[in-house]
Amino acid sequence: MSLLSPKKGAVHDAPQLPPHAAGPGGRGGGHRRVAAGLLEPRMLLSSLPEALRKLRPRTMVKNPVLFVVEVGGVLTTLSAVMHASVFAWVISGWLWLTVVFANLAEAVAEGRGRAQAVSLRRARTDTTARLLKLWRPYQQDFHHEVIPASELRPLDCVLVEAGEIIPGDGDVIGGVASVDESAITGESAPVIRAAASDHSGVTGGTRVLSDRLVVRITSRPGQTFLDRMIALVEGATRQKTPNEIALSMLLTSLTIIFVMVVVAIQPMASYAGAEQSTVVLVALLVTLIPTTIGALLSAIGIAGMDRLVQRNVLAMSGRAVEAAGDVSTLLLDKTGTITFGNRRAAAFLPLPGVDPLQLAQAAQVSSLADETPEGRSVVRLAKQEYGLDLPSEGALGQATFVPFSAQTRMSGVDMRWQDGTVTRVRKGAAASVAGWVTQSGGTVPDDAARTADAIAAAGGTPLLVALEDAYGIAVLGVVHLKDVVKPGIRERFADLRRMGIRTVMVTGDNPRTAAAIAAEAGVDDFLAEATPEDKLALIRREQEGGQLVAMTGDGTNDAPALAQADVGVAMNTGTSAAKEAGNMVDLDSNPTKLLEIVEVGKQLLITRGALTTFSIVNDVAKYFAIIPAMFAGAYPGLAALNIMGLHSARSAVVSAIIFNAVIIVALIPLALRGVRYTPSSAADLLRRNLLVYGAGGLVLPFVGIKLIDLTVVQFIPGLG
Ligand SMILES: Nc1ncnc2c1ncn2[C@@H]1O[C@H](COP(=O)(O)OP(=O)(O)OP(=O)(O)O)[C@@H](O)[C@H]1O
Ligand SMILES: [K+]
Ligand SMILES: [Mg+2]
Repeated sequence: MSLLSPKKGAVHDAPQLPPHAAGPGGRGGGHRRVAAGLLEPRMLLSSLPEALRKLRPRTMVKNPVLFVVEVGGVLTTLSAVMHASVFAWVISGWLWLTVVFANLAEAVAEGRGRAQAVSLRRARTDTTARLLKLWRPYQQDFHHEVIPASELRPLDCVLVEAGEIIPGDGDVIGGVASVDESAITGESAPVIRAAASDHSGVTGGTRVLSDRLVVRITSRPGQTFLDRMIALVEGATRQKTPNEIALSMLLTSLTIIFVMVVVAIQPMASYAGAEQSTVVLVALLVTLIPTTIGALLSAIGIAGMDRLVQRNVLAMSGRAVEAAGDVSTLLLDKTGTITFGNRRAAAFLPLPGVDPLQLAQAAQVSSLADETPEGRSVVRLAKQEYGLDLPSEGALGQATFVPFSAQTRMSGVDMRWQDGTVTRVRKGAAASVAGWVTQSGGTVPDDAARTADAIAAAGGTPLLVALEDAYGIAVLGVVHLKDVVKPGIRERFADLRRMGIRTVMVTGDNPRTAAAIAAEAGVDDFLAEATPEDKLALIRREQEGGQLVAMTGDGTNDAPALAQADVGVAMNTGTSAAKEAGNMVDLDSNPTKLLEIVEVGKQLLITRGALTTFSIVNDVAKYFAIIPAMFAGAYPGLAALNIMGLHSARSAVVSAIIFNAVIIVALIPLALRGVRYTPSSAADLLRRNLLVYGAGGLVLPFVGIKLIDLTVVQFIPGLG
């Protein structure tokens, strides 16, 4: 198969890959602004008022498991007031603490986001905007009116000069400038923003450092990126995810069942002559219901979102973070993600009989208006190799530039001369230029195909250069574009494979180059000569097969695919259309970040699973403490169940309730940090977690309750 055969958009199986060198290396963590997962006692203390505020029944009802504990707290307090016993007071005190600890977990998780919001608010200073009355490209006279930034509406055009703050989100439609985005990204290196590129998106609150920009505003007042980001980290817009809802429904059902069990116990107990006090029944209920996971569930979700913020990724919903944990297919761009992306022209290779200078010149003029890295590198190479300067005004006749597009895969120029004749030059993907030549009745020499194939087989990108004028149409030669596979990427794909995730490289490049790079990088599959529509179709196909798909993108033509993907990560440098379409934004605009996002999502799901297991298993030991305590009087045989040898019946109940409360606080750091996580298959993870959190959760309370019984309880009078 030749490169020149216009085969489009088919998924090719990656060639047989040699077994990769396994190893955990190569998973570089992202930079972090704050050390994640640290829980200082100070934070517990400062979150206490919020935890107490959350005791309002209206708030508590949203967490049925803990609401039941609160109702229990009220009942035991009433009982303590009426019957005045130390036992009742101690139990009611610890029940209230249980609820406060649970609220504390959530408050601490929310508090960490709030600190971030404070620093973001600083970026949202009230600024003014220079609203342009009427703006045309290339107009140098900027008539404007100064208005408060808060009055800007979508489609308004504003002028921003060096040193000024960009007054709203938008797309650059005029000028090129360096912008300081540190207020939002925490990254001090300035970035370049330019009109009509995939780096045209600017964010309100960032500062123009050099030159001037004309920005077309896209955001409504109060709904800017910064506003949304603040709401997000503050948790104001947080909604329960479908998984969380399912889990809380399960926890609620369990709670209802146990309430019924405990209500049913009393008649049976009194029949056996072992009638139980309200306090003991409430204590039994609280140990039976899954309080630990009920207390930590929302903190786990908030912390997952937070871990992404630490990595400079903003998830627009908790659902997106969860989806990231369930992703089974990753679509990765070749250029910029798998390779370095500053693909450069490395050589001009003229066909036999073509003057090398003529090829260089043709390549140069066809790239004059081409602002892509590829286009600029062609102009640079022409200067380097042949000393070609930019042509003077008029040397190109009346020139019309044809910009590069992912659809045509070509760029070039049409030059109309005084005598009415036209010279057209095109450079682009081999198949596209070949098509352009044959359409006009020309032929593509075998030499061109051979040269292009050789470049592609080595992982390079061949660009054919062709020229049409009054004398006919001909291919002049090939430009060799070089790009390099990022080191360490192979190991990361191996990690992903271990987790059961399939990686698919998507590229606009030809199948041969794609195959060479795919083999070198170790992806599972690739899609070559892909247009944005092909990408969208691939996502749909994967989803129909039951896969959850994640991708990154920045261009406007990526927007439909970003919207379709289950996890669509838009680059912050990208166009606002892309940012609107995706459900996450990477402030660092690093396409490789997708790999970390998937890891964070996985860790969130694993943490929730591990702590749910722990919580449910954990309650078993408490039955062993409480059931014998309740019935040993009536059925002496039950004393055999008192395997912990607890001090007394009352001490057993109190110890179980204290342990039940304390374990919540003890697990807050784990809920916030996430459980330790190494890339491995789902089955391996399950085995490991069952061992650690299942077996551990079973044994720990026996030890803990015994210790509490031995120490604290003995010193409380009235429990002996
Ligand atoms: N500036 C350009 N001028 C002419 N042709 C180009 C230019 N840039 C790329 N091409 C050709 O068009 C093809 C498609 O480019 P496109 O940018 O759509 O995808 P890509 O950059 O190769 O891959 P990816 O999707 O990973 O970014 C390239 O493989 C190359 O042959
Ligand atoms: K419990
Ligand atoms: Mg590209």
